[in-house]
Amino acid sequence: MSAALVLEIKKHLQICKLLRQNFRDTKLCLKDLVQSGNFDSEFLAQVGVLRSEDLCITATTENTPTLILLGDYAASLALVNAIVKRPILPETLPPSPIGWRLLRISYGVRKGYSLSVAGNFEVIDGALARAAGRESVPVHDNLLMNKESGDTASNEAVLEISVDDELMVSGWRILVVPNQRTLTMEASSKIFSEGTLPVFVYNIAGRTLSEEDTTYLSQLRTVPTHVSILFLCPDGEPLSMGPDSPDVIPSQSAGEVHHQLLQLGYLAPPETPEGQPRPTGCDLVYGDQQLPAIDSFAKMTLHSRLLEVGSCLFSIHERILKMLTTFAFDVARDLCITPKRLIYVREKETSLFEDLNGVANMKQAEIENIIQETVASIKEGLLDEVENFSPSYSLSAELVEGAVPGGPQSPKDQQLCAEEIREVVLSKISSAVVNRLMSSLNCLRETVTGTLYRCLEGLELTEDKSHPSAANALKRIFDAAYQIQLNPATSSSIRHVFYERLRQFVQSLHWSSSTTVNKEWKREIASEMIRSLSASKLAKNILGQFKLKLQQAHEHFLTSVRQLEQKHAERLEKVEKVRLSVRRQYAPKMAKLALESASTKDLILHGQPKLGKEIGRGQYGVVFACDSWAGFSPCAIKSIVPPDDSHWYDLSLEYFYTRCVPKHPRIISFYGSVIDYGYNVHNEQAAVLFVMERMPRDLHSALKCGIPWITRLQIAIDVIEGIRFLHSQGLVHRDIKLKNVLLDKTYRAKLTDLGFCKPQALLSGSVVGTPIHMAPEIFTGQKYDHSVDIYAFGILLWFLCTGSVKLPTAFEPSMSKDMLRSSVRKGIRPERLPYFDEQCWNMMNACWSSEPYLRPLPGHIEPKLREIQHFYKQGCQIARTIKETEVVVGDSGGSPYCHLDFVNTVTNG
Ligand SMILES: Nc1ncnc2c1ncn2[C@@H]1O[C@H](COP(=O)(O)OP(=O)(O)OP(=O)(O)O)[C@@H](O)[C@H]1O
Repeated sequence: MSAALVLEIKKHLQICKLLRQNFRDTKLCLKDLVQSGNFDSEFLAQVGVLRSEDLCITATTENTPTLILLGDYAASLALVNAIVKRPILPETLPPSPIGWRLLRISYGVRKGYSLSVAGNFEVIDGALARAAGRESVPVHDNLLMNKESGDTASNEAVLEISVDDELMVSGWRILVVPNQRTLTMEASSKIFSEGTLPVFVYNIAGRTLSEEDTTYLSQLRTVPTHVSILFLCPDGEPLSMGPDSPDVIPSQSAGEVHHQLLQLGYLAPPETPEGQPRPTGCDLVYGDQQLPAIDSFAKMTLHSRLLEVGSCLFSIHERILKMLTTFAFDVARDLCITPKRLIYVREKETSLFEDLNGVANMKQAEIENIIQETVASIKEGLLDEVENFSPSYSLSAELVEGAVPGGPQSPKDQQLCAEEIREVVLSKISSAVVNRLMSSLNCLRETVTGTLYRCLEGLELTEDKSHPSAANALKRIFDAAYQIQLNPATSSSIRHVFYERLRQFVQSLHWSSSTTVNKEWKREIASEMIRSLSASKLAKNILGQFKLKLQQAHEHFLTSVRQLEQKHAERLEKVEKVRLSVRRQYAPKMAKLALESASTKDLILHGQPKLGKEIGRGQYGVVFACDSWAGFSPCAIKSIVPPDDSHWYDLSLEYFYTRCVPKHPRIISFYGSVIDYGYNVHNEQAAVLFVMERMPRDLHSALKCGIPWITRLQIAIDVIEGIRFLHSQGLVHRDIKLKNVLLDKTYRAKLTDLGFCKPQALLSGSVVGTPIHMAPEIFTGQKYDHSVDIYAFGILLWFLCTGSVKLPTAFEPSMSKDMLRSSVRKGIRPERLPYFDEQCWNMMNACWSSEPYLRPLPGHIEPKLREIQHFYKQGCQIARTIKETEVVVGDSGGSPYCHLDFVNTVTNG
């Protein structure tokens, strides 16, 4: 085994340790999340580690990397000798009719042999004692099974060989697995999967695969572990001998092994048909270069397994963090929207209540009309109906004493009949009137209550489903007050009004014994009834009742809203606590684990970046040049040493979002990160190296050297474009300043240092940023939002307009941070300089407004700046033309200073 592979294995074991620890911490964090009881089962189901992920991670991190030598037993023994660079095993073997033993070679402080049965070391053969003194293991005593002896324990025992060679690293071992005649595939696959991270090498004796090989290999493909194998065929011959030996004519068996492996599905055809999976990871090596081939194959296999684990871990962290962020966003939205919804519900109901009261107060005449019109329109039809109406009981003169059939009915019968006619008239008129009233109020109901219902539904959605919903109760009251009371089917109030009127009428009638109840009589009674209905009295009565109901419903509504507010207040208090736990505990912890897993992944893929010369220094880290890393060149590396857990958490969370920000031309590209655990071994301090795109200069240093005005305007546009993009991603930069704007060769700007970048939902009100660019609300510890970036942009625009890095007069360099904060809070801002563009001045004033909501949105600023830039570009064009004309003509015909001033202003500022 080469020293390079030893190093590689040591590195593998170190990385495995990190990944193992990371996975344990991840599971602990998830356990905490579950035990907190704050998250529902749906959320927990989505953040949990999948079984496939668990298997993928543990199979690599918990198992020992093992070189498994399969195929020709003698060739495997020879390979072991070559690897440990000592003849510890015999290389020539007699033909074995019984079978060979499984060998396990690992590192030991002393060289030795032992036979073990089912994992227990147990010397079961006296020959071992003799063997220990020898250089190589005797064949007959130890390698050969002795089935005839019938001693199964002895036959199934594994020969353990420990080698005290520095090339055999501890934590790495070699297994020599005999063929199927000795060991069944089931037993073999158990060996491959139990505690091993296998690197398979298959020795092929001769020029082609034997029948035994083919059977073994086709069975091996069914083993569930994903098998990538290095095939060694020292005597085989490739089909093409290569350009070095053009004269050699290939033999008949040339390329045969390749063909056989292709057939078995181990090697990929040169062109795999579309859609078919390509067998990966297998390789075939001819000739005697077995050891270098094993070295690079082992390296590649271990590498890809580690990468798989790193990616798997990162995807777990990413998934959980995204879920936590979404959760925080939802909660933040809930906290913001619910009180507004409740206010809206109150306001809307009040306005509906007032509108309906207005209807009751002012629309008496209209309702009177409605009643009159309705009654007039149905009158004839109703009278016809009443004419043919048959009372429910039999109207017979015989029932009355002294009555004549077909003659007059008794007064009692007449009264009963009149009462039934009253019912008919009542139901027809009331339903017609109610229908008309309904349609006149419906319009109001639709416009006002539609939104109100939706809002109530929203409030109901956020309610605890296990309790009776207050929103539902509200809806019911609402229905009762404004809808159902006017419904003809249940319109008891209106029916009651009519009923009363008609009852009085029926009572006022005098019954005569000479009256006959016939069509004319019924019609007469009904039309008298209709005539007796006074529209104005009815309208007044209806409206009076309506107002009473309305008032009751309104009061009921207000009581319910108060209850709903109380419930929501309690719920939101709880929700806010959970949000705090997400922001302070779960999200930072998970972000740190994500930073570790992503950095480990980057380390496996691209190695440790090489720090070049220092190119800058900030409050939190040092920036170094780096020639190239991960195929990117040139790079800049920001090295940060977080002093404690809290800094680690902040850094990790913020860089997680940086990593997730999609590429954008106005944002510095982030290439990856690596954690340097060896940064300060004594203090156990690690440095986090963030690798990013390198730019020639920052805006601060460029302004010192002078930048033309048009270019400065372009920089302002670029910066606001970058801010606009970050805000569109739900992120707030929080540290917009000259040094965080980097310029490329053509002075196009990109935002860097997203170190403070956070999703708005996770903002805590922490005081971060650079004092002069910090909005007043940041100092006061209030909750702030994306508009702090606009404030900072306003200050940056001031510098861009001055064209220098000189501080505003109001903020002298000698000023303490506290003085500066107090001045900013008092509303003191940078001064206007005489040459400032009017529109730019207005814009910066709007940006640094003390009231966050008054600051313009980036989407408004960007087009405005483009307009200003267009204006100056045009001016510049004209000025240039004038200047050229002057040069040609020699006389401007006016004041030359005017032109010169303009040209200087527009071109240099
Ligand atoms: N990607 C980069 N390419 C070129 N130079 C860079 C890059 N990133 C940073 N620098 C330089 O390194 C300096 C320090 O950067 P850094 O981000 O550490 O600090 P800062 O932004 O100046 O201050 P702080 O981080 O304390 O707010 C910058 O001013 C800039 O000149």
